[in-house]
Amino acid sequence: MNTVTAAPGSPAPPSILVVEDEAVVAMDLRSQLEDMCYRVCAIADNAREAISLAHKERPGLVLMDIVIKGAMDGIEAAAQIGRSLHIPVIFLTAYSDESMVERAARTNAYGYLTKPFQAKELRAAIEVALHKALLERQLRESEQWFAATLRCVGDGVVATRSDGVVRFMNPVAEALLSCGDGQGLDRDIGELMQLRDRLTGAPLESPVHRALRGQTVVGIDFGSMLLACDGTQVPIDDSASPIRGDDGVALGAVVVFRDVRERLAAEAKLRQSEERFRNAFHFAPVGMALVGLDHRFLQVNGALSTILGRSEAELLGVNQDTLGPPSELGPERERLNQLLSGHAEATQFEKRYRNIDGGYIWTLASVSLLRQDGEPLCYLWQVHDLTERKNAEYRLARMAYFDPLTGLANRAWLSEEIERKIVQARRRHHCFAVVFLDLDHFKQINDSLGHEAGDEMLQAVAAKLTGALRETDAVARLGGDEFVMLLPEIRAAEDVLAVTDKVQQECTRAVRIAGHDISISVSMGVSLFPDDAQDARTLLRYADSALYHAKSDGRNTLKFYRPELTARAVRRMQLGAGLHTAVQRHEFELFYQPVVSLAGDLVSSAEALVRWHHPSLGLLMPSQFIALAEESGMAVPLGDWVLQEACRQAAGWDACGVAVNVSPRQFKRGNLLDTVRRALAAAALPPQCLCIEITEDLLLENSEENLETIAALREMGVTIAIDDFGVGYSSLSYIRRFRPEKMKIDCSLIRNVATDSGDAELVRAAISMAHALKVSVVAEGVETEAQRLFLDGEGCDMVQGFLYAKAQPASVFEAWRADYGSSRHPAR
Ligand SMILES: Nc1nc2c(ncn2[C@@H]2O[C@H](COP(=O)(O)OP(=O)(O)OP(=O)(O)O)[C@@H](O)[C@H]2O)c(=O)[nH]1
Repeated sequence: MNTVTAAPGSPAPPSILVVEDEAVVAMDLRSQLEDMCYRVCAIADNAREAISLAHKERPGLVLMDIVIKGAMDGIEAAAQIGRSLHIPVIFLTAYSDESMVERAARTNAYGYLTKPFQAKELRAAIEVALHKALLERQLRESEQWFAATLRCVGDGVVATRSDGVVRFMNPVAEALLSCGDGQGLDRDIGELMQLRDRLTGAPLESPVHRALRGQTVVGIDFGSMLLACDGTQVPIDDSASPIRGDDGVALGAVVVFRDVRERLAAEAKLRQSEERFRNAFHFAPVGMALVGLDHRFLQVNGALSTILGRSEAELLGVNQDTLGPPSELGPERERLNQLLSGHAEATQFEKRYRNIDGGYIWTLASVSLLRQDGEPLCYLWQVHDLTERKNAEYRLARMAYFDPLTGLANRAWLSEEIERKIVQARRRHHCFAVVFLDLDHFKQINDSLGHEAGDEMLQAVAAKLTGALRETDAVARLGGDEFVMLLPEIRAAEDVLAVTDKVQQECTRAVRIAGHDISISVSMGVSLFPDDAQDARTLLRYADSALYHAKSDGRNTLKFYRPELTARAVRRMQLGAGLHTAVQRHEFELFYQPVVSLAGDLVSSAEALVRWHHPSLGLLMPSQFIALAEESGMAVPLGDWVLQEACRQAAGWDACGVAVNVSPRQFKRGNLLDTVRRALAAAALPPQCLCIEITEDLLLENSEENLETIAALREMGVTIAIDDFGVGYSSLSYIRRFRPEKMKIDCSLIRNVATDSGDAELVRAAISMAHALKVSVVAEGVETEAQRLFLDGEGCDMVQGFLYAKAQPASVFEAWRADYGSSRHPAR
């Protein structure tokens, strides 16, 4: 039992008001109380004073004599003090008749001591009273907490007794039931809180009654409607639960309910908004999709299916990254990442999808991110079809930049394209050519066959030009019969001719127009970037001016802006034109340069070198026409002729072999083995007498076919020499790999061999390595005795050069050889 007496260090001892009209008794009581460590705060001898002192002193306890001075007795005074101040009162009286005890009990007295009493009886009564008062105070406080809480909660709370009669309602319940000021108290809950089914209006039994009957928690049926006292109807939701006493017997029930109007409205709003979204999504004229964070379609609408030309089933689950060009995904990802990182609310960009036919669907995509609880959920895509607009734009651009008659680009495009080409060429340090082309006497076609025939001719020429050009070239029609071609990556003026020759040939091929086979020649003027001019206007002007010269020079020709280039071109054209018939006309001749074996000082073989006796240009060296022969497809027939001629002439040389240079092109295009076989057979030359000289380039190609051909030649007995060692890669690894019979050291290495220790070292090393591989060495370009001595000293096998003889016609060579053989002296 808790003690309320003063303890060391505890707060002040309980104070007691003593009400006693006999002063001696009062004094005695005070001294007894103080002995017990209580504090007597005051003594009163009548009821009025007692009530007043109780209000003033707020004692912890009142010891009240019943019969005291004045009109009011102690019982009445105690009733007032207890009612208003909740101070416990113990009656001390000499009277104990029943009516008085009964009256005192009704005041909720905390004790009743009959005088005389023992000090310990007094003390026990005081302690019990103080403790009971403490418990009651705690209970009152807890009730206040409870009541305050119930007043504050947002739900309606009604408590009933076990018979369903209402004994408590909080303010929310009063408001919901429209029944304030305690009007609902003491009424049956079923009558006070009438419930109806929200849809049918049928009355529902009070959940309190159900909870009391079933002694269990009962939820209010979803959809209950509360009929308030003023007739208003409120949808409510919640539950009732029984309250049981310590003995398990139901004391009553509590029903907690809340107005769900707002919630129902919010739910309805959400439903409507979902419905609206569904309708907006499915029936929107714009393509819409919910796309997962992994870019797969989660939901698509009909419009999107139509735009993409794929059914909903074909799209669902598909990663939309797979539907567009991968090169465009980077920028798209960046934009989506901005949404994910929260840097943007929505983003818009153009996106291309590939359609079923492989073409493109252009769209404008607006994408936003949907989140759930702040976390990214999926993307909402809105897709507008831009294909029509893009096509229209493209058509407009075509109209702006294209010539409707021929479908070629027009002048506007050309000027911009030249500017673009200038930028590119500058960056890459390249040259390009502007070729102005004009049809010759085009007016005659118009005049004789009509304008429409002229148009057809222009279209035919446009097609021919397009066909003759490479993909990187460009062509435009400026108007009338004028065209311009742009030829990028031109290394030399001659490169232009490769294209213009083709164009000229194409244009002169007849086309059938208006029932006639018509051919037309063209004149062309060429300017070059950057040598002639460095801006589009000047380049065009110069090309035009060159064209003017071509026209005034009789048409069907080409002029460069710079006359010296034209001269070069003319010469090349002359050569080109003659090359095709030169073999038939016997204009080629083989010259032979002897190869002398140092060991025996014998002429072991001769290298065949081709010369061209050009009818107007005189004797031409290979460097002047071999490249042209390669370009014009003459390399193979010329090479074949050289082989046959060399074999034919060497057949009479008696043990002296002949070396023939064979170009990579002959390996690739010609049937080299057959040609060699036929040439040997026709000349009855032993294969051992023929040496085929190849360059490193051929080996660098590393082609199986080349290797097979080389192997077959060796099998036939033909000797293989690697030419020009010391030029290009000069990789000994090739020598090691292909093991030719001979290796020819280029004259550029031999030139300073007697004077430059570096070159001498190189040649020495090359010779010793070749010998280690059992490859014999021929030194080319030997001009001095010192070179010969050095080479001889290093064990070089053979030498070739002016020290012995230049390349000379077969008959001269034969005479020289006979002379050399007999004299055994080198020519000077
Ligand atoms: N059919 C047709 N003719 C055109 C068109 N535009 C221009 N022409 C004609 O093309 C001709 C161009 O003539 P020119 O280039 O000056 O003269 P040419 O007869 O070709 O003589 P040369 O160029 O000096 O060899 C003119 O008769 C124009 O009327 C067109 O779009 N269609």
